[in-house]
Amino acid sequence: MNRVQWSRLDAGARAALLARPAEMNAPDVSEQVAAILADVRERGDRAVRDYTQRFDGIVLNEPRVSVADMDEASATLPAALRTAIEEAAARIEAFHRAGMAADYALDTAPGVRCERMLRPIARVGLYVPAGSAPLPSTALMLGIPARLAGCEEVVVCTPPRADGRADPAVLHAARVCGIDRVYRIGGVQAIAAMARGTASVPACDKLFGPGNGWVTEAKRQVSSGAGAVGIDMPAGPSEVLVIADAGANPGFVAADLLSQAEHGPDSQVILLSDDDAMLDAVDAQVRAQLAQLPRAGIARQALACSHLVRVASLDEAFEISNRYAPEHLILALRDARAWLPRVRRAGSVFLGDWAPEALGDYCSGTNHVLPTSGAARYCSGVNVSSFQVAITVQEVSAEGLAQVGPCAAELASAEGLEAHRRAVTLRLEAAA
Ligand SMILES: NC(=O)c1ccc[n+]([C@@H]2O[C@H](COP(=O)([O-])OP(=O)(O)OC[C@H]3O[C@@H](n4cnc5c(N)ncnc54)[C@H](O)[C@@H]3O)[C@@H](O)[C@H]2O)c1
Ligand SMILES: N[C@H](CO)Cc1c[nH]c[nH+]1
Ligand SMILES: [Zn+2]
Repeated sequence: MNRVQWSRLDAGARAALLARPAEMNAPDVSEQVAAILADVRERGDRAVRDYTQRFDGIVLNEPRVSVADMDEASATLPAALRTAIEEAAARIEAFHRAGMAADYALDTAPGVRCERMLRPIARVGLYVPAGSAPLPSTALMLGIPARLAGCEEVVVCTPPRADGRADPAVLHAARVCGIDRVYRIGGVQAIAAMARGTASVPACDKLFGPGNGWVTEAKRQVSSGAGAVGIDMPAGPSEVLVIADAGANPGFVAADLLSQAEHGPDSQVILLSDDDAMLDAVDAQVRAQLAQLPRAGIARQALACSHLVRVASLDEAFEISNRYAPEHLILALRDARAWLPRVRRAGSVFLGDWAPEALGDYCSGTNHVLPTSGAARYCSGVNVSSFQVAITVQEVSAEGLAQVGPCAAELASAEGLEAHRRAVTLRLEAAA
């Protein structure tokens, strides 16, 4: 990892340090993604098959996973894994249920009733990554809030394994969420199919889920222009920023950094500390622990664009973190809760030495589909509201119109919109 002292960096070097690896490759990816999206729009399932063969090395005959295959996946999954999926599902459901928004109504003036009613998005497409590792936990993180929201139709796409099948744990997790429409399609071609529809895959109203740089760019592109669909957020390559003080446990901190570095070569991990000895100790621990990881090669690539940063103070660390807006923020601090009010931008926060980010990834109950690339500045992680639309309603009596109509008429005149004004004044006259 690169070791730097923040106070010695000029503005350009600071910006470069906080840039995401994926941002640097964006121009190439964007053209390639646009070409695949256009091809799937044009040739539908045939293009999906071609790209599956090219990028996943699989000849895809029937993309949809059969009920028999789903049954078999559940039946053959090791019991301990089945139990862990179900245990995680229960906690994720409890947390998300508690945070559900409700309908509400308010009289804003006598005779003027305003309401908000929530409705599920009818058909949603969930992307469950499986390029370098299948992520059944992601199926839970998306499928559970979709079910709580009441979405009528839920479609899942996930890349096929080397044997052409979908990962059985992903299938079981989908089933736990009540989902039976799963396709063995990954990457840009999956996003294209769910956004526009093909003969096999229904077109969805909104797409959800994390993915690598190609998937994230594909979601960005299908969310604008003609025929656009909704997307949850940019949820690209994983990131973690750790703020550690002199009392932190360097072994724990190193393990947390590596846990995100092992996701992919374009993951990014950053440690900020006001203590040189802590930075030295974490650096040594990263090297030692790296050697024990099966995915050391991937983690090493991620570490090449990751940083150990000496800050002058913890205040400075929070300034940097709020500027970076990390997907995950770990506060390895004494009395971490006391520092929480300083956090203004982050996807999910982990307080103290006993809350590894991996718990949030799997089973503390919070969602792990979170904004990356600084998107935590303006959006939140997936929750039940992500799967709903809020419709407002107003009911007005003649008395209510008399109360608020003059206000509307005045504003309409100021805007020079005479038809608006008359729509109000005609009624005021009729009611008088
Ligand atoms: N932000 C979040 O909330 C969050 C959560 C979980 C995972 N993640 C991230 O999701 C990502 C998962 O990535 P992954 O690669 O393991 O799986 P993935 O499913 O996102 O991508 C695999 C697909 O990429 C496509 N692909 C591979 N090489 C390509 C190429 N050269 N051109 C075009 N398409 C290509 C293939 O079709 C393949 O099926 C990781 O970066 C991880 O950090 C993020
Ligand atoms: N850390 C990922 C979110 O960035 C989520 C995940 C799934 N499995 C393991 N981790
Ligand atoms: Zn993770």
